[in-house]
Amino acid sequence: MGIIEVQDVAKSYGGRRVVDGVTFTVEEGEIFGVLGPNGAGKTTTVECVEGLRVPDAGRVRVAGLDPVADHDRVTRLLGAQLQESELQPKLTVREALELYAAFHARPADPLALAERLGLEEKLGTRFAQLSGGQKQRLFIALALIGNPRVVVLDELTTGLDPRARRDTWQLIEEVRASGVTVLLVTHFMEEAQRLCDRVAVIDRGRLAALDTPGGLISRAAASTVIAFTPSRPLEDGELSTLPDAGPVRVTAGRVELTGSDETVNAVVSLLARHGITARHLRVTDGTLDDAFLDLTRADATGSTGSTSSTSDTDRTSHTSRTEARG
Ligand SMILES: Nc1ncnc2c1ncn2[C@@H]1O[C@H](COP(=O)(O)OP(=O)(O)OP(=O)(O)O)[C@@H](O)[C@H]1O
Repeated sequence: MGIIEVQDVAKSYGGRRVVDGVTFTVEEGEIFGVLGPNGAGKTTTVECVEGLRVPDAGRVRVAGLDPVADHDRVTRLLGAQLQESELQPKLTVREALELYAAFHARPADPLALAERLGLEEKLGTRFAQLSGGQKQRLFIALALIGNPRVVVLDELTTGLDPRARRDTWQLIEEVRASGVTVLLVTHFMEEAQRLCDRVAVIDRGRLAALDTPGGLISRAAASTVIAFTPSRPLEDGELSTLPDAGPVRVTAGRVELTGSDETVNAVVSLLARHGITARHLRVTDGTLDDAFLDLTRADATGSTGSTSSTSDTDRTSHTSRTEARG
């Protein structure tokens, strides 16, 4: 039995189904990611786990308990990240920690927690005066103050600069190392790739995939990108017939195609047979971005929402990938 079980959960708003039969199990001690485009149903699903929303159908259990019927017991073992608007701007870090500690029967020591999260010098600082990264540290501290077995973090690093984001990732790893299971909703592929043991990709209310980040990447259509500048042009169509080769794109003499390890070997043999040398040959692994876009693009009408849910870097990757596939 997993610590979190979500089985065939469905939820509609005003007759529109936004979560449609989602099933996954989170094992104790995992960092489990929930990934998907804007409006995919991630927060709704996670709020069903927290007992903040009641599913129309399906079953949710946290450590064997129903988050709605056993709300108080679930609240004791599940720590949720607050939204910024839920904290008074004038509250100091110490006051916030002590206030939230008072809600729990067996809270962590607020000062020890502040120290662990690098907030010991900010104890007297008001919430409104904290930087974005410090606020996120405080939210993690408040989610941990009740000594939970599971912590739910929803878009924790959105709006943080790269350094603050990396610091927060380290904290999340430390939280997991202390034995807490982490359910992490994120838009950042890099974050999921770096932190998560497994990832559920939710798209238009349905579970599009559930795997390790590496598993998602390797089963995405294009797990390898091959780029090179041939010493002379190749015949039209020669590359696209190679094993596993995706569409071939040629820009200013530079060739780019997607494929597998087998494609790389076939390209090298083909070039050798023709006595063509490849300048600036680059073979790069696909990323979780590529896998995500593959998984959430299929049969989409119009926008998949994926570009709007990703960072500028992600967007660039999406554009080049789309062009590369013609
Ligand atoms: N209380 C509500 N009433 C009506 N519609 C809602 C409500 N909450 C969410 N929705 C709609 O349900 C859909 C799923 O929303 P949800 O917040 O679960 O998605 P999400 O995947 O977390 O999105 P994002 O990444 O943008 O936060 C969206 O179309 C949203 O507009």
